Amino acid sequence: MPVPIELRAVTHAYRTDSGPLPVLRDLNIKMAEGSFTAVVGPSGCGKSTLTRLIAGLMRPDEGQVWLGGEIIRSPRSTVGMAFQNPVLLEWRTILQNVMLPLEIVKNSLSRAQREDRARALLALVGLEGFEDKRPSELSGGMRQRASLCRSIVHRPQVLILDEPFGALDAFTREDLWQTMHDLRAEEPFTCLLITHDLRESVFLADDVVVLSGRPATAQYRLPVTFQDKRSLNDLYTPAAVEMLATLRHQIEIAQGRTTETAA
Ligand SMILES: Nc1ncnc2c1ncn2[C@@H]1O[C@H](COP(=O)(O)OP(=O)(O)OP(=O)(O)O)[C@@H](O)[C@H]1O
Repeated sequence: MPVPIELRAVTHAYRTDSGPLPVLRDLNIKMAEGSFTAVVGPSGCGKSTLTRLIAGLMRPDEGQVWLGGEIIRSPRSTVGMAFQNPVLLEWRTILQNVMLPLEIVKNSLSRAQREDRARALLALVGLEGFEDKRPSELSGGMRQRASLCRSIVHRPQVLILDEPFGALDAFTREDLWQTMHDLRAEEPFTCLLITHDLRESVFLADDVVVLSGRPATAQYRLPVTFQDKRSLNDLYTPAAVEMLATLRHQIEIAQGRTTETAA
């Protein structure tokens, strides 16, 4: 079985009016089937660029991005994405919004099966009873829950989450971490999360990759040592504190504040 996502020696620069801006340099990342990888790094180091390359929205200058054994050269329906601001269509109900990818992506499901799948996901994230509401009738957190359902309803090979919880208040955000974790236990998928929140990365991921300052390379990889079934209380354990301290230190190195290597 090929590794679902692999970045091999990816190097990329943007062409700007003042010359090339090198963003990624010899970046190697491998994500195993069903794994959850979080990517953290200093602001502007190239995290969103990385998601655009994986989504096939652009190609790297050098190196390759592999998806399921093939080089990605254009956008794929097998890559799902969710962003900070969920773009739900106001003229559709929440259920119809969640069903949208099943109308676009080729599949053999009947209308009833599509609806069943969307309803089941909405129930999993606590939105049972809101299926017929319009997006504007829901809170920001509820809209993001619906958006998460929409991003996985067609069972993409890989889900890319680019700061999906960044715009939410702290309590809603933590609630959604738990929802995301529980959702993945029910509907396993391979996931890449871009985040600025170290606690979020540790709670959700199996591995956290720290990118260096620009041009970014994979500076450090932290295997998360929590058990598979997690709760928010895990974030207050000594193991969590140690992992967070390690990541904090690595970010400081990436920001150029210290040149020490982590113990
Ligand atoms: N289309 C573009 N053309 C030119 N420069 C770009 C383009 N897109 C991004 N950049 C620049 O490339 C660098 C990396 O951008 P990117 O958005 O990938 O970083 P990021 O790590 O996601 O940032 P942040 O942490 O602030 O969200 C930044 O300096 C940005 O200004």
